Amino acid sequence: MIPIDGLPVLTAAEMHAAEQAAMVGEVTEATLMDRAGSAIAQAVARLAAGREILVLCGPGNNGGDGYIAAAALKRQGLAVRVAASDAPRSTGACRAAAIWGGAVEALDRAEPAPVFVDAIFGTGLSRSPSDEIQNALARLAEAAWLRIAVDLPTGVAMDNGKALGKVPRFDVTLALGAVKPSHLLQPAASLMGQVRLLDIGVATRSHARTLTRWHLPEPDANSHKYSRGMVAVIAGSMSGASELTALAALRAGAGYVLHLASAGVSGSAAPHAVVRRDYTADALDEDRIGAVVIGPGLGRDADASARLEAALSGGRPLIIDGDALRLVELGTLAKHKAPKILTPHGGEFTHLFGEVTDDKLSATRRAARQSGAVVVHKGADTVIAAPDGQAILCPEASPWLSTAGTGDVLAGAIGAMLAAGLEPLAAAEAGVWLHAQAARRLGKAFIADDLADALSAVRG
Ligand SMILES: NC(=O)C1=CN([C@@H]2O[C@H](COP(=O)(O)OP(=O)(O)OC[C@H]3O[C@@H](n4cnc5c(N)ncnc54)[C@H](OP(=O)(O)O)[C@@H]3O)[C@@H](O)[C@H]2O)[C@@H](O)CC1
Ligand SMILES: [K+]
Repeated sequence: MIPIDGLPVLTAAEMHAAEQAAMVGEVTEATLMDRAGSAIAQAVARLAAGREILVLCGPGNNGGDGYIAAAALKRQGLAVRVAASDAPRSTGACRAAAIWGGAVEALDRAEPAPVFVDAIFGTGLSRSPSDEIQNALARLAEAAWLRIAVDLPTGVAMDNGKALGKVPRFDVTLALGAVKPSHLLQPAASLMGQVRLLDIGVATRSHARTLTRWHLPEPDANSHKYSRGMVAVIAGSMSGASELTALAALRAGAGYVLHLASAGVSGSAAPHAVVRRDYTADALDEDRIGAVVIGPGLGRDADASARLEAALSGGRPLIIDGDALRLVELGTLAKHKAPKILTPHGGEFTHLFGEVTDDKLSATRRAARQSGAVVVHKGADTVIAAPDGQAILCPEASPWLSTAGTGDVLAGAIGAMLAAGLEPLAAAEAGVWLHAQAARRLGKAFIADDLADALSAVRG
């Protein structure tokens, strides 16, 4: 059972190609199913800790994996029963059911067991499971002590994070051969419990992967405040939000943070380490600025538009967040040649790029290509994509992040990473990673100021 940080994420088409490529020489579909079945049995035996196991099998190869696993668990002397939603239909499932060879209960009459293994449908799900299957799953899951899904929970589509019908909550999902988009995308991801990969010898390659800890830039003996990274935060009518961004940039490790607000707006609030200056037309002429953040608390008036225009024509690496995402036009963005990162939440994304009609991974990749920017499409399933198609899917950090100001903190953390010299995609990933770690460290009911402060501790 392998933790999934930093692993490739394969879509249905990519997974199919990877499986085909793996089936060479003596390796057949049956070999892969045997490997999957024995890896599942090993994981289930460990998790069940001697409790009785009920394996639910469907008609296809997901069911086939279930029969092979049940046979292996029985050989180990564990108490295991099998119930089926349907007779085996695929060649693989028929062979696997013969290997099991024991009793098979009807799904709707199956007695619950403390450990419940769902191998009804996996990547071959083509429509919503019948009410009988949904009800049986709900009844057996409710009565179980531990719920384990094989590859994907029954009812979850593979690529778009959608649940087709009622899907119970699982404790563990064992991804076979590769992580798939729905293991990370919502609402499916929230039904999976812990996702772990089982290696079945399929070589996986993809331009998408899961979030991982990035090498955060560290100062050395020759470092000074400018080499650590200078971040300029352009403020607007609500300077509280941009102050949070500035604080976060400092706490994430920037050497120098400049807060630029209209005369009279920028006060002398703490922290005093933030350098506060009045915004002027030549404010961004300072060569040492490594990243400009614009958007948090910017407002949407004429001043805000003028500042955005100046930031876009200034040619410095740019992070566009909040109000600036409502003001910016796609055509203008493509003209800004320096690196840029957009950090829209769902509403801002729709405003700029239109409704997501397929799935969040494809939509974010399209948006990155269209805008020529790295796009951090925020949410409980943040997706980061670069114009060249590389993408990073992020597990949910904490539901407590849904509070005012946490986006301003993220923009500051990414600003610090960009100013320190990371490439835009790496800067976005590092910022999202830091932000998620800080949220996890804080637990519940934290406020955005705590989150910004916690970035320092996470760096430690
Ligand atoms: N390929 C490989 O190399 C390896 C694959 N592996 C395993 O195979 C799994 C994929 O197997 P799979 O393609 O057979 O699909 P699966 O999820 O079992 O379902 C297909 C069956 O269900 C049926 N069906 C679908 N939806 C339905 C519904 N709502 N209600 C009712 N029926 C429905 C569908 O029938 P149809 O849609 O044609 O009517 C068909 O009979 C994958 O998740 C992994 O576990 C591993 O062994 C490692 C090697
Ligand atoms: K399943």
